[in-house]
Amino acid sequence: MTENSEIAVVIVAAGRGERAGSPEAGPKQYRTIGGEPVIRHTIRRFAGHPSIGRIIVAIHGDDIGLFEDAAAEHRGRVSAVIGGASRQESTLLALRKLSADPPGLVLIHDAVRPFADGELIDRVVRAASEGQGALPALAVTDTLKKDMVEGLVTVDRNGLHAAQTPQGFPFAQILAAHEAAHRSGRTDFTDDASIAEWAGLPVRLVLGSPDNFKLTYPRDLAMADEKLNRDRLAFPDVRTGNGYDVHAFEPGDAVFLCGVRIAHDRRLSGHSDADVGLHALTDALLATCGAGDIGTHFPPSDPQWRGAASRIFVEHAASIVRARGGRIANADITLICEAPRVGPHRAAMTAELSSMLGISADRISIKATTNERLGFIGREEGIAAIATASVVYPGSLPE
Ligand SMILES: Nc1ccn([C@@H]2O[C@H](COP(=O)(O)OP(=O)(O)OP(=O)(O)O)[C@@H](O)[C@H]2O)c(=O)n1
Ligand SMILES: C[C@](O)(CO)[C@H](O)COP(=O)(O)O
Repeated sequence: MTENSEIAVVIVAAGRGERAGSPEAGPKQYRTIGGEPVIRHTIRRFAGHPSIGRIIVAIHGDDIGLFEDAAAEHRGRVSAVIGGASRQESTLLALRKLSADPPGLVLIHDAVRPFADGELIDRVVRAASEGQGALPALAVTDTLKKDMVEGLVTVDRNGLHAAQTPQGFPFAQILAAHEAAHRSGRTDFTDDASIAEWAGLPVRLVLGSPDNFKLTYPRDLAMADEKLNRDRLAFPDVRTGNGYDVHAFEPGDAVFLCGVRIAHDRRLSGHSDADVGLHALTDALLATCGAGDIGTHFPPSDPQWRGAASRIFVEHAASIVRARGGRIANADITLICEAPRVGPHRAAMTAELSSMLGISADRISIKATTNERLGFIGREEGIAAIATASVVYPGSLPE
């Protein structure tokens, strides 16, 4: 591995997808499969992989809005660069952008291959880490015929492979190879391994995956859609998390509950705004993907969270869930207090949560109960909250 151990990813997405037909439906990388844009599935495969750092996507200048919408859940992690007239040029422009802060390795991937799995990515990373190019490929299984003027000629398929992506390379070497190809006016390379070969860089084959097919023709898009819907409908991976939190009262004039400021004769004590409902919900969301708890991400010892609006914590937990491909199905919070009364603020709280989580109001429930004057809550020494969140993750439930 080179000095910088970051593994960055370039996703090329600036093509027009002419072979996919139906131009009125827009470029194929933004069409919907399994209910979401192709490129969102592709980005998730890398954003959810523990070894991957920055992700840069080469997009077409006409697609900025489509891209921002498709990549919204990874804002901050994924950036875009305007691509060029060919796949080769789009890749070079993205590599140049990365070169301002060069990673050690780069994986270069087609936006229209949404099924690259973690093991495939690992194989490519392992081979590229040894200082060479890594090309995932599958041995050709059909008999090959070349249509010549003089008739058909059978081509020996022995040793022939169909190339896939992601292709992995030491960053400095593939950038230099691309720049050299550009300088010599070569614009005909259809993948990066062929540029590496042309530049004399060694490239090693690693096993590709039959699932990692490229969406080229309308039939490929239909097959990808069917595959995702089949997996989703068979055994959806629905997970539930719970969270509990308590904050004590101290002198003050208002409390924050579920994102709403409520005038009161005291306030809740805490490092942040002490919004007990949002803290319980943050833990519930993190619990659905084993991502620790609120203290893991926002240590109370860190001064930057003093007085912070707890909305930040919920939005962060929701972004972790989404980065792992999760879709929040519902959130349910119970506030346990003798006062203030929650009922008059329920609609405002629901609206706040709907905006924080990006889900509709009918997927949010906010309930309140007193503690029948029993215990610390009954003595009005503090407020407790219990939250439950359900999240549907991609794929099906493991057997
Ligand atoms: N100027 C280009 C052309 C292609 N690509 C990307 O390269 C990948 C593989 O190319 P391909 O399947 O050939 O896509 P298109 O060029 O869009 O398709 P077509 O050749 O059918 O027009 C795609 O993710 C595509 O968006 C790119 O970034 N910039
Ligand atoms: C890079 C690639 O996916 C390897 O199979 C492929 O060459 C790109 O698609 P294109 O149809 O050749 O542009």
